[in-house]
Amino acid sequence: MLLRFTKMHGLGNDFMVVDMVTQSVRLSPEQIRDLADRRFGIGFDQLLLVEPPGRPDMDFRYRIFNADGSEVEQCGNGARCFARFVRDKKLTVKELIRVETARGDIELRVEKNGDITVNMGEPILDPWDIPFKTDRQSITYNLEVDGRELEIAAVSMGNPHAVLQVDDVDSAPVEKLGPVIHRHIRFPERCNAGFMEIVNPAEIRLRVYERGVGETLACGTGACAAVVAGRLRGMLEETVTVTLPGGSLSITWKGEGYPVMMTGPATRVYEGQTRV
Ligand SMILES: N[C@@H](CCC[C@H](N)C(=O)O)C(=O)O
Repeated sequence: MLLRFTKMHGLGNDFMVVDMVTQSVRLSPEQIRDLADRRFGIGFDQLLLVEPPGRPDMDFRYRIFNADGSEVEQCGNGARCFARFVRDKKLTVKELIRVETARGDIELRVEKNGDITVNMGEPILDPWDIPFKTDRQSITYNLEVDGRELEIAAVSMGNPHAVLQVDDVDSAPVEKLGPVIHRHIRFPERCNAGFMEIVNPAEIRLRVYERGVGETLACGTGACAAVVAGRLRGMLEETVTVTLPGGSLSITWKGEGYPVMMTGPATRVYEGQTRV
């Protein structure tokens, strides 16, 4: 069949977005890998499926697949593109859109300037739920990597993240340590590995080695997890500008018991169709 899709990105973290409200198709992990291939396919970091809601109090259901074909729980940059997509396609006229994901509900608001604000929900810090193997919850943990002890924070934004503080994000060993941390035995479902440089209490720089993809130009949930990790250590203010290789996000977290709010752009690149 011919499958209609929209190519989009959030700060260079790119997506194939498919309307499954008016189309119906089942894609195998192998088909997703083929579509994600940047030379032989369309090329993307994640595939986003826009589905009808399963519950009457929700507007849509949102499913996310990494480029390696694995289904995942959450994607922050994708959530902003999702909001832009359902409005552009006139699947809704609402300004506040309620969406079910594999790990909880999120709320998306389209701002007057076109940016999207996402209520990402509360961060998950209980190691059992992240999941992260340890005997007790802590703000940071020592993780043995290649015979060295690294100090990391473990945070879930629906999906698991390890956050490592570095002096200089440009020279951080993302290619070397990212693949090792992301498959570390203490993260049984693997994780996204973030390398955070604190510029000042209101600004951080971040690079993320994403589970199921590799290093991306931006990771929305990674930005949220990094701000939570920095706030728990008392190093960051309530609202922080997070600069990633692809651009900047504004992240606000009041503290435990509050949701993380993310604001940033969502860009449509082109409309396409492909035979699957
Ligand atoms: N790019 C995303 C995160 C996508 C999922 C991630 N790779 C995972 O496996 O958890 C974002 O913007 O949050």
